[in-house]
Amino acid sequence: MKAVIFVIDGLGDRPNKEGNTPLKEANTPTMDKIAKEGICGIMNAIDIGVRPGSDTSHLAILGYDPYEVYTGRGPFEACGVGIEVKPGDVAFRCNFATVDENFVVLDRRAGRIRETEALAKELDGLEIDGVKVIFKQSGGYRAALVLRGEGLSDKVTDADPKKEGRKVKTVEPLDDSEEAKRTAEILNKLLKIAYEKLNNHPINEERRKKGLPVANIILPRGAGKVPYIQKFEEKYGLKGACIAGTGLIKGIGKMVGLDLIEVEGANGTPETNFMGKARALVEALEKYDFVLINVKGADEAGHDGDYETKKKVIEKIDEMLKYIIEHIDKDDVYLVLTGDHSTPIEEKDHSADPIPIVIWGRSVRTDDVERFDEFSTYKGGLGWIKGKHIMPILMDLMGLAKKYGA
Ligand SMILES: O=C(O)[C@@H](CO)OP(=O)(O)O
Ligand SMILES: [Mg+2]
Repeated sequence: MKAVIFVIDGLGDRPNKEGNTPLKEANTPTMDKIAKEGICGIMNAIDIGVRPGSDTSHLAILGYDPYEVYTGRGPFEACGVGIEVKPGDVAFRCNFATVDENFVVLDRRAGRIRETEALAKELDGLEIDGVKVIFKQSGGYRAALVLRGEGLSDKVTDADPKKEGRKVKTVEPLDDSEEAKRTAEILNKLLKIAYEKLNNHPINEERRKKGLPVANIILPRGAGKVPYIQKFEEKYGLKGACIAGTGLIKGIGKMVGLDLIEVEGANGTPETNFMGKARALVEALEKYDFVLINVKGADEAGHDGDYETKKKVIEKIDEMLKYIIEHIDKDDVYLVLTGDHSTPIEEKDHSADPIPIVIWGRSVRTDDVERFDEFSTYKGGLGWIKGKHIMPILMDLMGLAKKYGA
């Protein structure tokens, strides 16, 4: 028996004035078929009322307790773009962003700039107070930063103010250790250097001419040291793979020991290579017992408050699922279809609203649910579960769960 966890990033939403959500309104015949044939419920990845990041939620869905293993977003983002984070390193997630001359953030994502390779190269390899700067773009406006050198600490605050109209935050130490002070100092120097190097870069001059937001600063957040995480195969005895377009999810997959399957054109945006990822999943099941697949576009649309795009992405994902269930053996594969968190259009950020979940496969206790949306699946047989329940339920269905007791 094999298993797939299919995560529609940012899936859940809140009803608009007409009582609709992109998922409820989207034309999703296959998701509804899966709901009808499967066992449904609603799920909070971490816990009821907890607003998760994509990082902590995916760790929880894979059965890891984020409160134990999570050391910050940075190391996962760095790992996802191929930076080997070593003991002593401090890693950060960064956004390329747009600031004015007073360092007030005008656009946290620099207009969702797509190409940032050349800008990243301006920062990669710098040295500040004897500390090496490793900097790689992580898909569009996202990037990973690793500081490598003596006497560093991850106990520093974010520079990212998380909202437009606010100034870039001065990085502060979170404790009174020399290491934290030194790391904060280096980051504040790096922010100034980044602005000097990026503000008048030819790419940004071009963007100014086209009236596009420039990418003239980096916003580090999620400082962390390399975490210790038990490998997935050791934890479950399953050989696993990960299919994702965004650096963060690739990093989560790699950090827990899943094999990354790269798909041409899989870029974490609403224009990703949907069907390429679907085909890669079906192929991967020939070789792997377990596949985690993440499709990111609905989350991006949620963050942009773009209802129609979120609905379109969901419909594209439904086409993926049509192909997938036509090409996998229901008696051999369990499919979990869910999300990692809600990203409501009205919020333009993650929320704690639970998300629909359905488990499809042999001998599941099919319930009366016939629609896959936020208003239907809670009536299903799974009830209200947490991310940590998914793997134990799958292991039991697959006949791999250890008995507790004699
Ligand atoms: O990476 C992303 O897509 C988002 C959400 O995790 O980050 P940000 O809000 O900084 O764009
Ligand atoms: Mg997410």
